[in-house]
Amino acid sequence: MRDLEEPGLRPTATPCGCVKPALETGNLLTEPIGYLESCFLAKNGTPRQPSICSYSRACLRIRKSIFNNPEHSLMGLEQFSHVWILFVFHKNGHLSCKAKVQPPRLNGAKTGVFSTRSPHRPNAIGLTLAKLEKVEGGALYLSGIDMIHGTPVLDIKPYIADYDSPQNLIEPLGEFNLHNNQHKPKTVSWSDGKTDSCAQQQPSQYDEPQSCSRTKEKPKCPKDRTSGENGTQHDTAKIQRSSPKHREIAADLGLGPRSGQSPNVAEEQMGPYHLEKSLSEEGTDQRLRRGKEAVVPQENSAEVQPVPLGRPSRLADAAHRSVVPTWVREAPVATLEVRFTPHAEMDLRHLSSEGESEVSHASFKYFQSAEEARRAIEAVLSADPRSVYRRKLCQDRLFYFTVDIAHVTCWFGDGFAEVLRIKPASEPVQMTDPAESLVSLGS
Ligand SMILES: C[S@@+](CC[C@H](N)C(=O)[O-])C[C@H]1O[C@@H](n2cnc3c(N)ncnc32)[C@H](O)[C@@H]1O
Repeated sequence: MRDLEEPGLRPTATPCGCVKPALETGNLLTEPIGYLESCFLAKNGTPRQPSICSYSRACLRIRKSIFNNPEHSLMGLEQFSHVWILFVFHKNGHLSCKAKVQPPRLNGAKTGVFSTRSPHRPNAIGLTLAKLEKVEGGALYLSGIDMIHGTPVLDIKPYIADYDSPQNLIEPLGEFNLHNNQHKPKTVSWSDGKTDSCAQQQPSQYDEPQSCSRTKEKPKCPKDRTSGENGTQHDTAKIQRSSPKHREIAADLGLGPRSGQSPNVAEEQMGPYHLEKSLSEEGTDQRLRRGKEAVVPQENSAEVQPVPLGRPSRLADAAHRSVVPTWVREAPVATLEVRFTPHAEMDLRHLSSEGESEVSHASFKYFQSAEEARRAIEAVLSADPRSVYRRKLCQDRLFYFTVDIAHVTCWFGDGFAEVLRIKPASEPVQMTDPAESLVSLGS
């Protein structure tokens, strides 16, 4: 294999003396395709990962300077339930970053920046899997986001479970035509499409040059799946996926997970490398067996668990699981109980047009009801949005954040967060579409 040039070390001129195009050296000059209108005004209180609050909403309008007819660029996207959003952490405050960061989950210990989701990275690029609520003209409406208002968005890509989720990669032999090397997918890869609800928060603690947490996603299959050749197996497996209802049906058909089939911790920690190694050591192509599996998420589990339909294979099971270190899996702090003082309850009612008060304020822009606003506030706070520093050294300080039109004041006690006041927020910053909007990535 040829050595790749290291642009930082070598001149970027070609042998003929021309300067190499920026693209070839990886010095990409990006232009945001749009600026996010988000229910979160500032970093404080913004969820550390999209899975923390499914009510967090945003809108992204594709700029006309990118495409004359922005709606053309979104054609077909409405067929997907989730999208990847690539964006710039434009409010990092500085461009510097450290090779090792302190994710709050490590409680002050350090780890390499690339093993975290820290916003402070060499190229300040964020990646969020958001639920696509709807596409309207040249605009996308999203939920389950962790980005602040005004975030420059660089790209949108459809989320495709078959490509993007290791636990969904099922490659039964026979789906590959070995002679002409064609891949004929009749995949059994799915998962429940729901973005994690507020009740499924993951405490994570990201703030200034530190932090990270894990994504607990429940991917959804594209709506327009074509069925595979092996209809019966496909259908049977389909029944087995995702929801408790599905599992009930599967159980009725005698297809549910058998007792004792849940992998132990050691197995869950086993990565693809181990599998490949085991395969070659055993000289057995366990991938033959993958096609006989269905994928069944377990109750209260972030991971989708493969359940053998035919010949069970523990090795094959392990192959489909993504692996994360223990420090990511284990929450550093317990989920907090969230309380509202009677005063805060009254404030919330006043904020909503549903309020019983005669003096009704402007209604929410992103939330559909006061109840949704309440759930969003609960989700944000129960995940403990404070930095480790704040949690450890400034425990008794008031915490403020703004979500939609609500400016929330709260405090934290032992195992709980209490909302004290909810005031109308000052108007979210107006969206600007600066002519000079190029974001330079790379050096
Ligand atoms: C830990 S990052 C994770 C983002 C993304 N899911 C990822 O993994 O790349 C999420 C945090 O980044 C911060 N944040 C969100 N939008 C930002 C922006 N535009 N500029 C700087 N920080 C931002 C917020 O504090 C939020 O809690």
